[in-house]
Amino acid sequence: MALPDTFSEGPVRIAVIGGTGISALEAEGFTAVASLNIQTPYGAPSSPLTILKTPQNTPIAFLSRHGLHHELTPTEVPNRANIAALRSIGVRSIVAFSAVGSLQEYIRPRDFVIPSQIIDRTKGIRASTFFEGGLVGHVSFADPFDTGLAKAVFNIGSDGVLKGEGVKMHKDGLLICMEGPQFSTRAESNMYRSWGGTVINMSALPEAKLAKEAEIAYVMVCMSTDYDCWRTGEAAVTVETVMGNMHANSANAKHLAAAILEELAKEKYQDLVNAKHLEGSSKWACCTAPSARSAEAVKKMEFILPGYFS
Ligand SMILES: CSC[C@H]1O[C@H](OP(=O)(O)O)[C@H](O)[C@@H]1O
Ligand SMILES: Nc1ncnc2[nH]cnc12
Repeated sequence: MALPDTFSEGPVRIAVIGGTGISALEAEGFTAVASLNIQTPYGAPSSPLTILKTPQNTPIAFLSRHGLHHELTPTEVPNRANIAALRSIGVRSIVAFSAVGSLQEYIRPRDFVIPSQIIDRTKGIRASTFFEGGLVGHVSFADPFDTGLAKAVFNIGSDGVLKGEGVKMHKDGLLICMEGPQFSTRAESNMYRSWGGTVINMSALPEAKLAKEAEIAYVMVCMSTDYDCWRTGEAAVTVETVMGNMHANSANAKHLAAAILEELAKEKYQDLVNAKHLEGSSKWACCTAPSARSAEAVKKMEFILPGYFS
């Protein structure tokens, strides 16, 4: 039976974005209660927003980054529509999942990494800001991942949630986000290692930048699937390797998502989950004089941050 396309039991504060190998959130005790087809001033998101109730009865939103059947390349993901749609239903925190290559020996395939920093190696061909067309703004991106949320997620993941021989949770990763869709050359992979890179993907940006502009606390859970192509004498990464390890990772991903959502439902996390610390940051990032702001640009922004620029 089709799910209702409306949800009226109050705002949904937390969203999970699933990446490669995670096109649905089928954790035990989760019930899908609605499927929202939201249109935004930036177009339609990658997938309908599925609203689920957790076993604690907290509503959460789930979005499949590459579409329901992985039909969108990392370059084609409609990041602005995704973040705008989530913000429009009340989302203030995002836990994003990603399949990543490991750039360090100690991060083994199937390990999990919470990054704290990122280097942008995308090619400037993805729409990466909401501030445009007569409304200029510059938000801080010094800490691209939410520090409080990252700490909470790392602690939850280190508490025996991840199963499997030697599977580890790492923190403070340096994530390289490349354009793709082709994987890196060996020279590039070694260069990223020389920069101190720990993991690599193609999807964290501009997702994280747009979340920051939308005043949403954003954390990425990176699931290592391969050693990219830097190991001498070893075969380079293939989609088959990524998918094989993602398949093995998916049970851990679901357990971790469930544990994170259970913990974040607690009263002590409510300021964090509601991103109180980010409130107003985008309002004060705007440089354009009120009298000079483009009416069209302001109208688009009303969808995300109502009342901020008018
Ligand atoms: C299928 S390998 C490359 C692909 O996997 C990662 O996707 P996601 O971050 O959405 O899990 C990587 O970023 C690339 O998009
Ligand atoms: N080696 C790799 N490079 C870029 N993105 C990836 N996603 C998974 N493995 C990857």
